[in-house]
Amino acid sequence: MSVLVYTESEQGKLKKVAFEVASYAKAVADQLETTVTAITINTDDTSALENYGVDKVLSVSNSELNTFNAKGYAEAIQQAAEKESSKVVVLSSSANSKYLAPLLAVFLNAGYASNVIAAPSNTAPFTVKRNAFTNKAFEDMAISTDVKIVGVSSNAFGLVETSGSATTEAFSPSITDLGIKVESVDKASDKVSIADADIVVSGGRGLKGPENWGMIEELADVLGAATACSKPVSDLGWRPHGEHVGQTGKPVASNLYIAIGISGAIQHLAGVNASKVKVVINSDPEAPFFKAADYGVVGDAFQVVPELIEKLKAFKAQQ
Ligand SMILES: Cc1cc2nc3c(=O)[nH]c(=O)nc-3n(C[C@H](O)[C@H](O)[C@H](O)COP(=O)(O)OP(=O)(O)OC[C@H]3O[C@@H](n4cnc5c(N)ncnc54)[C@H](O)[C@@H]3O)c2cc1C
Repeated sequence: MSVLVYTESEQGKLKKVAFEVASYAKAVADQLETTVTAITINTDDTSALENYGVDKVLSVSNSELNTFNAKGYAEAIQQAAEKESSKVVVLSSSANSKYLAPLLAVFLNAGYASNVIAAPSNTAPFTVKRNAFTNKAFEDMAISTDVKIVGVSSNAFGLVETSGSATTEAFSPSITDLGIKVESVDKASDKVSIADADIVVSGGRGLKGPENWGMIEELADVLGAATACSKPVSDLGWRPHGEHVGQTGKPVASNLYIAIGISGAIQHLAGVNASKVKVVINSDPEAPFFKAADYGVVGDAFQVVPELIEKLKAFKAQQ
């Protein structure tokens, strides 16, 4: 009856979000007075999970699952849920989950809530708060199926450390290949990925051209941030499509989102609104983004950003 949590990894290492979903699963398990079992796929690096409430790790090692494959991953998680008799399965609301979670819901005959931002307010009926309408509203959603799947938004619940110990068990689910494959095409470099980033520095058409992205990269470097851009910027080929954020691009739910030379069109805001703190740098005081911003700087990016980099470097040097 333990709560099952799927802890995502990349290139053999657990992602930060893995510890966040484990923390969430622990909160659910406490409410249901049960334990937490994590399933990991192709990573040996699982020891830290016990610090986030995991009691047992089911460790899958299978070369067919080296690249993300929605059906194969769903089968592995389904079999783990059945083995543990889990009534609640927790995963992150990541880009891969868009493919994985609906399949898993079919396999487990389960109800699925995505973009969940808080621990259940009630367990009977099982009720969670989630972002709705591309982050413009919150709703409480009750899941009435026997098995429930909860997709947790990144940076919404946070990391909750506990002291504990976990046992690890090798787990070998049988994976059938029906030819449905969704492969992750992210990661071309060692840069911080948008999905995992605490801080995202994003540039828009106000930066005039690709030759001016040096200062965006430098600011991101100083802050340990990921870089992102508006849709026209990637459409124009100034930046790779993988950096396009918004309604039709990647969703961003970082702790800090810095928008530079971006007007704040509704389609852009739809994808970045879930970020906790939004800072806007724009030369036009009437730019719509200022209405959604927590902090705003009205000014020329070519003046403001280099000054900001200088101040941050000086601040870091004092630490
Ligand atoms: C169906 C659909 C889906 C879409 N999906 C997305 C999406 O997912 N993501 C997305 O981003 N867009 C999306 N768009 C496009 C969106 O509507 C906007 O056109 C786009 O976000 C505008 O990009 P921008 O803010 O970079 O450019 P602009 O609208 O051209 O704004 C540039 C901003 O830079 C400022 N600026 C200019 N010079 C400076 C300077 N020197 N210093 C500081 N600021 C300066 C200007 O004041 C202006 O506010 C979508 C549109 C449609 C119709």
